[in-house]
Amino acid sequence: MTAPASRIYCSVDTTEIESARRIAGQVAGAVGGIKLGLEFFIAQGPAGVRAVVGEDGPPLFLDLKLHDIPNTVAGGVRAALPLKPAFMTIHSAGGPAMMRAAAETAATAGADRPKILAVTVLTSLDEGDLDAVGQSVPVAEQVVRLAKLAKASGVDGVVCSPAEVALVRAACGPDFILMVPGIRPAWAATNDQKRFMTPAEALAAGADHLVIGRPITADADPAAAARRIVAEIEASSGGTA
Ligand SMILES: O=C(O)c1cc(=O)[nH]c(=O)n1[C@@H]1O[C@H](COP(=O)(O)O)[C@@H](O)[C@H]1O
Repeated sequence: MTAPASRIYCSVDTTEIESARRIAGQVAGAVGGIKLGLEFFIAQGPAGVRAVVGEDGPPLFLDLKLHDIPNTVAGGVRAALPLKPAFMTIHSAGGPAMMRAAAETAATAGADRPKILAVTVLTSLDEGDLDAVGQSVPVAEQVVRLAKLAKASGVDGVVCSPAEVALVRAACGPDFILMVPGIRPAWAATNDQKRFMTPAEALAAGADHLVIGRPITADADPAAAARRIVAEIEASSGGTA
């Protein structure tokens, strides 16, 4: 698998096991891992996750965006450990104690532990949305603030939009994992994403991983769409991404 392909997590946002298995099979080898989130997990639970990624399946990003009191989030992380996800999400807005509880609980899994990523500001939000919820600060400022708090709280990285990657990288250093959704090839519809860039732009800005869903999964041929995205990344970076 090429370097760019291994950086991509394909978000498989469906409620159906067969649909998820089909997409996971189609993109196997063309992406580095699979993201399963709220829609799938609420419908199918841990058994559904096992049915899609199994014991020897692709790396799993279990995206539940846990946001509760520390004890409850610790319990949520603990309950997910048997699935051996490579990554899990929590919401940085849950505060430092919650983030630390998630990181410390993940650490109990030892070598198989999931890396905990804190969601900063959802890529579906812009300045006006933040203002509407009483956070009247520039988006980038809020993202960097939350990323620094997440790092200080012991989590492994953050989820942020491509627009903030360079700022977060500068603030949090080279080893802090940046998992970046809001990825749209020039030919893809933007849907509900408000802060987005192309895959190549996101990687050039310093993203470690790209989260890509509908540009791949809504295509008639998801594998071909994934390969097209990888080809575009390689073409723009001379294949070194
Ligand atoms: O945590 C996430 O993965 C996430 C955070 C965020 O700010 N924005 C965001 O889109 N995501 C997820 O990334 C995926 C993006 O899907 P597409 O818009 O179809 O590429 C979805 O599964 C979202 O849940």
